[in-house]
Order: sequence, then C-alpha cells, then structure tokens
Amino acid sequence: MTLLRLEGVSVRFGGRAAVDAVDLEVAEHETVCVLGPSGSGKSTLLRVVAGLQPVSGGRVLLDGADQAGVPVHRRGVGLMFQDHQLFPHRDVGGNVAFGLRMRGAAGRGAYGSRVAELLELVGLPGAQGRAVASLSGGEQQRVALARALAPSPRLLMLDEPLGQLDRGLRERLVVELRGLFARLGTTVLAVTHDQGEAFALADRVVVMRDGRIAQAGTPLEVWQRPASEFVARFLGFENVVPAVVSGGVADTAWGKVPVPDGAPEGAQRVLIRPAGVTVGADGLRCEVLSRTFRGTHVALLLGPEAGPVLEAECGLAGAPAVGDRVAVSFAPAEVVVLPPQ
Ligand SMILES: Nc1ncnc2c1ncn2[C@@H]1O[C@H](COP(=O)(O)OP(=O)(O)OP(=O)(O)O)[C@@H](O)[C@H]1O
Repeated sequence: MTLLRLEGVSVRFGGRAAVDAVDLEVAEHETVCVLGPSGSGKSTLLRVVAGLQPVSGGRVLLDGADQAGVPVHRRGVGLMFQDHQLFPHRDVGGNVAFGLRMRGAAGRGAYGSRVAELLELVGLPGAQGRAVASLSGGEQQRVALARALAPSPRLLMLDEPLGQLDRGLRERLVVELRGLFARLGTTVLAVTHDQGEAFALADRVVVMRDGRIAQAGTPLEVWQRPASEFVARFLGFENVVPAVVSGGVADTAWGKVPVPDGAPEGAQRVLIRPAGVTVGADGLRCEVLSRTFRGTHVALLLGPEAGPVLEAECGLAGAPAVGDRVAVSFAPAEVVVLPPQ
C-alpha cells in the first residue's frame, strides 16, 4: 500500500525551481533514499513532505489524504537531521522523552519504560542518565534516532542521517538501521549525497538532478543500468565515450567493444564499468598509470594506446604495478549503452 505520494510537486525560489514537478511514491514498510549532488533539491523535497516547506504546485498525500494546510506536528512524520540537534542541557532520557511529549504519545508515567525500550532498540541500553556532551558522534546519532522513533511515526524521514560520522561507523550503522527498520516495519524516506549509504540502506533509490528525478529503481537496477550519463557519472563511473553501435559491437575510441544483446544501434554513448575491463594477454594495450588498493580488489587507472584513460578493476593477486604494460578486453555484461542525454 502506498503511504506517501507526491503528485507533480514543485517548489520555486524566486524564478528557479528547486523541485520541479516530482512524482514519487513510497510504499508502506519501504525505505527510499533520495540521492543527488548538492543543490539538486533533496532537502527541499524532504521539507515539503514534513510540512516545513510550502509547495508552489502539486500535492503531497499521506495515506491518501492531501496534506495541504496540515502542520508539521499533525503529519505523523518523524524527522532526523544531519546535525541531530540534541538538546545539550537535557540528558539522553530527556532527549528521547522529548520525542514522546511532542506527540503527547503517552501519559507521563509511561515515558520511562518507552524511553528504556527505545534506547535498547538503538543499542544504548541504560543510557538515560548520560549527558549528551559525554556521547560520541555515533552515540548521539543513535539518541537522535531513538527520539525520532519515539512517537512511532508512520513515516520516518532522515536527512543525511550519518553525514558527520567516520566511514567505518557509517557502514556499521547503515547495516544496523536497515535491520532495525525491517524489524519495526518502519517506512523511511532518507536523503543523502553518499551513494554507498543510499545503496546499502534503500529498497529503492531515487537519483535527483536539478529538482527532477533522473532515475528511480532498486539499488541493483540503478547500479546495473544507469538511465543516463549523468547517473552513471554520479555513481562514479568514468568510462563513458561516444560510440557507433552496430551488430552487437560498439565502435569506440578504445576500439571495438562488445555490447549486450538487444542494445540500441547507431550513434550512442557507452559506459564500460571498471569490472568489465579485463586485464589479460590480448586486447587494447595500456600503461598502468595508478593502482589503488580497495580492500576486495585493486582499482587501476590505465593509459591506453588510443582513447581516454580507462578505469579497470582486478584481483589482489597478480595486480600489475604502476608503469607496467598490459592489455585489456571488455566484458559485454558490464557494458551499458546509455540513452541520449
Ligand atoms: N529557502 C531557500 N531560499 C532560496 N533558495 C533555496 C532555499 N532552500 C533551498 N534553496 C535552493 O534550492 C536548491 C535546492 O536546495 P536543496 O537544499 O534542496 O538541495 P540539496 O540537494 O538538499 O543540497 P545539499 O546536498 O547541498 O543539501 C538550491 O539551489 C538551493 O540553493
């Protein structure tokens, strides 16, 4: 069932559309992550849903009810922002209880057990009495989450939820959040500029560009089939060149590249994901310009004898060294013929 529906939502500041005729649905129990470069309209979209930003056009519906004129505190949405805005003068319990009081969600006596339950849920059991200032960044994030979850919002909205935390902690928390949302059946609309975070957290990602949706789909769909060169580059793929496609082969600056069956023919732009650039004995000759250890693989930057630099991936064992001369071939499964801009 659809919980949130945006119909042609636009927000204009001066003459400029920050959000431009956006249609979006979020189903109950679904986690949707809105992703996009700075200024693409992500936060504005979130603020619209929360009721913090009036629309210039279109409608926001929650459970089928038009939210026009419904104030923030009556929308039943929970908000957690990047700078988590905890009250420094209240202890942890006081901060979480604030989330309950805002909604009048429980009688005063019931706060204590609900706060305890929420702190347990976010992995901070017994932290009620701790001062906010004594918490690490990750712990503060958990308290902010407990506070946002306190009134059991029908929609939880997160704006750059893990933005300030270091990478290792972010990766751990993302996994925890995903598990928590699945257990609670929470419906989540999150905004992030970090594609790794979005892909790890979301059932569906929505990539925004200049106030519009450039692509929406499951993480796998978007990763495997970026809908445009913009999306491909935003995901960090740099191997994009013009090509003429004919008979299952793309003619590119790197030579002939096999394309998947059924790819559109004619003048196109082609993406080769680094995983599809295979280092071997035959093929396009290249010099290794750099190599970067990535944990599970080695990322190579190659200078080919023809065409622009190429990104490739190879296994840790036997990775070539900088300055080595190698040859590469291309795997059609990792080649995407991109739609015209
Ligand atoms: N209150 C405002 N008044 C005028 N312009 C605004 C206002 N809020 C946002 N904008 C503009 O609208 C556009 C979208 O901003 P928004 O904050 O939604 O982008 P974003 O994708 O969330 O960016 P970031 O990742 O940097 O937070 C930007 O060009 C921004 O400058």
